[in-house]
Amino acid sequence: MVLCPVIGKLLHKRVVLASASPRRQEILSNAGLRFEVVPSRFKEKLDKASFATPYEYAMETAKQKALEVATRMHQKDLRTPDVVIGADTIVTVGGLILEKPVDKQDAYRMLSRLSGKEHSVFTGVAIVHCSSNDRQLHTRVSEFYEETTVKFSELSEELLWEYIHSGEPMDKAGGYGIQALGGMLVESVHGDFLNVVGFPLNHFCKQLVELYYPPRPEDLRQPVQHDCIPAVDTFEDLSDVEGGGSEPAQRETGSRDEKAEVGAAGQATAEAECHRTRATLPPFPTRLLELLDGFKLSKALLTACKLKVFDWLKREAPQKAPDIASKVDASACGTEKLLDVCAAMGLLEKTQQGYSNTETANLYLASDSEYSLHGFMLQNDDVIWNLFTYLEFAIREGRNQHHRVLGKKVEDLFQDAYYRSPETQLRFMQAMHGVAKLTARQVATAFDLSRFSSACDVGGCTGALARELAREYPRLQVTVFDLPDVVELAVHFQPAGPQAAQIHFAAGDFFRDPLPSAELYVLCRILHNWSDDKVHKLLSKVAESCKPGAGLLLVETLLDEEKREAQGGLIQSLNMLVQTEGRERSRGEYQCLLELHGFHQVQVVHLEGVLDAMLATRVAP
Ligand SMILES: Cc1cn([C@H]2C[C@H](O)[C@@H](COP(=O)(O)OP(=O)(O)OP(=O)(O)O)O2)c(=O)[nH]c1=O
Repeated sequence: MVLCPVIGKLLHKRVVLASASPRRQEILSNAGLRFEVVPSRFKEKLDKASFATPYEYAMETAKQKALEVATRMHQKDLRTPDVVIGADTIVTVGGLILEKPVDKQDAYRMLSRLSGKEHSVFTGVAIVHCSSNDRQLHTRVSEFYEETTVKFSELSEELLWEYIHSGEPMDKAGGYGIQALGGMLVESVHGDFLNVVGFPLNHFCKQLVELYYPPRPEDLRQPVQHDCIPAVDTFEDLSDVEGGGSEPAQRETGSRDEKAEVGAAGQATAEAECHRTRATLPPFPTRLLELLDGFKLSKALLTACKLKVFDWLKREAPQKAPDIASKVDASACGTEKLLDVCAAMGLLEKTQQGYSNTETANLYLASDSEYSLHGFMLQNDDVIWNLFTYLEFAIREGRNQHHRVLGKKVEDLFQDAYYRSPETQLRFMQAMHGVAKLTARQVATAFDLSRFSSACDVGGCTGALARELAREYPRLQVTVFDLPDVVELAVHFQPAGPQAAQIHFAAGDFFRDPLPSAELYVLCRILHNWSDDKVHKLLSKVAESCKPGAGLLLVETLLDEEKREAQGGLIQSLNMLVQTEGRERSRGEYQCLLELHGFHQVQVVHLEGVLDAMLATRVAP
């Protein structure tokens, strides 16, 4: 869109900014707008769950803020403003909407959630044109939103608290101000910076262009884009419009003659109709439909991995659908549809010459890549997918569903299900290896472990984490303790390298056999597999093996105490129900478990993705 001078169109109008935000006032006055400030009294308490998307929530809040001011001003002084501007800024991360923190703890929760991650900042804006007829207030609302993505660096506890104590987070969405001290936390910004600060000036000007510059006749044939704008103009002075005058342009798709015929009565009916539609039509459930489609997208991804589409395209690209179809032994029409969906999901690039892998596909989906998640994808396709088809039974019975998938009793989760044959065991180990490699570096560097000279990674599987620990701490000797069958196959996963001499494998069952002695015990994604009874059993074995001063490094996905925020963790907990005997737990629950077994001084670091690392020290009994 071509930007035209628009701020001048508002100069002769009574413009009101319905906001107490000093940032919004500054942005708009810097842009040359003249306005009065009347902060809105609308309480930001709309039910978030009733909105399909976060931006609809922000737009509705912005609209309500502006309408409250328009109504109040109309009632109070009977001099109705011409235009009222309302705005609302929110931060969203992992499906959660963050507004202004209520206290320091709340700010801490928000900022630690944003640490090391990308989030979105949405500002919803409502421009309410007001007119008064027979002492009745008439409003016409034009609304839009803008999204900016912001990536935070990993923040240390110390920096978090220093920033919180500065007081800056308290009146800002998400608990930070990018324009001031909070700028230190930000690694990158994608989109309009001013949008983050509270007002998307560029989009606002574009919106004014749409409102104040009449569309050309060919544009009039386009469908109306904003359902909030009435089909018939309610502004008194229409004569200016065609000359690009100071009144907003009409938005109807009909011709001028048709409009003239509508007349005043017709206008009133159309307006009433529009208000009725707005009041009765619920928001379109976009998010809901996206959720519904989620399983189809997952299955498309898993199928493309299973067919090794990304391997073929890593070897040679671009390739056309029929060529790939013949290589993966599939139909040309089916393959083309699958490839198109992969391209739409951002996993492939599609050009005239054919399809190519994106960087993500090369890095993670090709089976021979260093950080390949191909094994994990196969495990999801072959095992977890089937288990989830019995989700209803899992919920009803409160237990995993291996017995239904396998058609036999499963007493020992690993021996009877995951390791029931060399093939299923290898696939499970490949899956775990891929996931462990992805997170091992973060786990190994989450704390300073240099005081320990020996470590035992309990249930350490292929030794992926052991290798990162050995790389980070060259004087550390690491024992990987796992079932004999696992230790036997683990040799297939050992790359040559200087760390090999620091890593040893020991075979045993951590519920039955004595644990190798060590100064540091590691339990990485182990406890979430087990019931509370078995967790107590394992922790008491670890505690017995520890001398005072020994460490326990626990890595799990921590849920928030109320179990309503960490969406990734909650879905993981459901996953644990369907697959294992365990569940995800909150920080408080783990802290109790650790303290009960003599581990204190618990420190927690949130890692990128869904994992958290906890380090605790064994105290004398
Ligand atoms: C993310 C972010 C938000 N903010 C501010 C912009 C908004 O003022 C505030 C979000 O809260 P809002 O509820 O959108 O606005 P407000 O309460 O400050 O003002 P009013 O309700 O009267 O319109 O957060 C920053 O200043 N910098 C930032 O980096």
